[in-house]
Amino acid sequence: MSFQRVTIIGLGLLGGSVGLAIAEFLPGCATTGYDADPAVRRRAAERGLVGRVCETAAEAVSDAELVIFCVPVGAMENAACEVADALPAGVIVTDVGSSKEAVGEALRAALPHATVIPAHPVAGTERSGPDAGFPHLFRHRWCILTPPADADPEAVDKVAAFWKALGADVELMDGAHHDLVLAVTSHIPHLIAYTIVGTASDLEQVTRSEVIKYSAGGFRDFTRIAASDPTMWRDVFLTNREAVLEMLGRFTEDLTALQRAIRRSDGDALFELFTRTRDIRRSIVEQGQDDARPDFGRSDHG
Ligand SMILES: NC(=O)c1ccc[n+]([C@@H]2O[C@H](COP(=O)([O-])OP(=O)(O)OC[C@H]3O[C@@H](n4cnc5c(N)ncnc54)[C@H](O)[C@@H]3O)[C@@H](O)[C@H]2O)c1
Ligand SMILES: O=C(O)C(=O)C[C@]1(C(=O)O)C=C[C@@H](O)C=C1
Repeated sequence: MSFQRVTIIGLGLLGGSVGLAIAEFLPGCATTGYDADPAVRRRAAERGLVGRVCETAAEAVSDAELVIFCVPVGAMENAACEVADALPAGVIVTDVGSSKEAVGEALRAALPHATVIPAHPVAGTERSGPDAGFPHLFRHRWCILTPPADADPEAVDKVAAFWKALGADVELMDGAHHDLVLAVTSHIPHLIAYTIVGTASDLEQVTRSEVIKYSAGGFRDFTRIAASDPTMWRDVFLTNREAVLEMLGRFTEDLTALQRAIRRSDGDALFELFTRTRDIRRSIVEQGQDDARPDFGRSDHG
């Protein structure tokens, strides 16, 4: 049932982690890989992120059963066009992109004869590149599949089984719904982090050294997120524009309400909100969806 030959296009954090996870959890599966950057290809070969690093994308996919695109969402279409003439018949194509409607459309347009099952493992870190990947990235994390309504159910099952084998919990969702949910749970939090870190560094009365010196608690957490890859996040906001703007409208209203509560010294309003948000954090921790990143002190990572 599971795939024997998988090709990974893009060998950075996500592609490298998929390759290492396959080697660990699906040892019978042969992997090939390609990255547009020759330095990444070299490093991927040194780290053994895939069994064979190829010099062209076409060579990498030539006998694949599953092709996974692990490139920035704005690069999905070009990466797919590069392999369009080389894909074997019957191949299943998937991806790991953080926005799903635009990526699904781009892959289906570029590869009209392939079976495309878009996916988003909701797992990552602020790091990028071929040194960032580790095999346990997907363990106990959600992987959301957004197959089109007319998708082949057998292909959906195979892609779901693949992600489960890498340790993920799989959920199916409509692409538009995915984009709305992730706008609020992932995309806007990143936008807020980029904003607060930018605002702090722009403040004239807070010198750069003070920002660094006193960044102990909350601000330090924001700087981690704000260190995330600029290309990746530029592309996420450009491809999930409508959902982000919709959720940003709601967020702005809530922020204005908080601003009013502070101005009016409305302690009850502040206390009620902070109690509610603490409960949300506690339920996340109880469900075991807490952090699995390497630098969070857990021992179950590579
Ligand atoms: N970083 C995260 O936390 C995270 C989590 C889940 C999903 N994602 C998604 O995963 C994808 C990859 O992100 P990442 O964090 O691994 O980025 P990354 O920068 O670590 O790796 C991306 C790689 O793609 C390569 N690339 C770019 N264009 C290419 C092309 N046309 N052909 C071949 N290779 C190409 C780059 O050279 C780079 O090595 C993105 O779509 C992102 O939205 C990221
Ligand atoms: O943990 C982090 O550093 C992440 O930003 C990972 C994160 C997220 O927002 O949760 C970022 C983007 C993805 O598409 C999925 C996961």
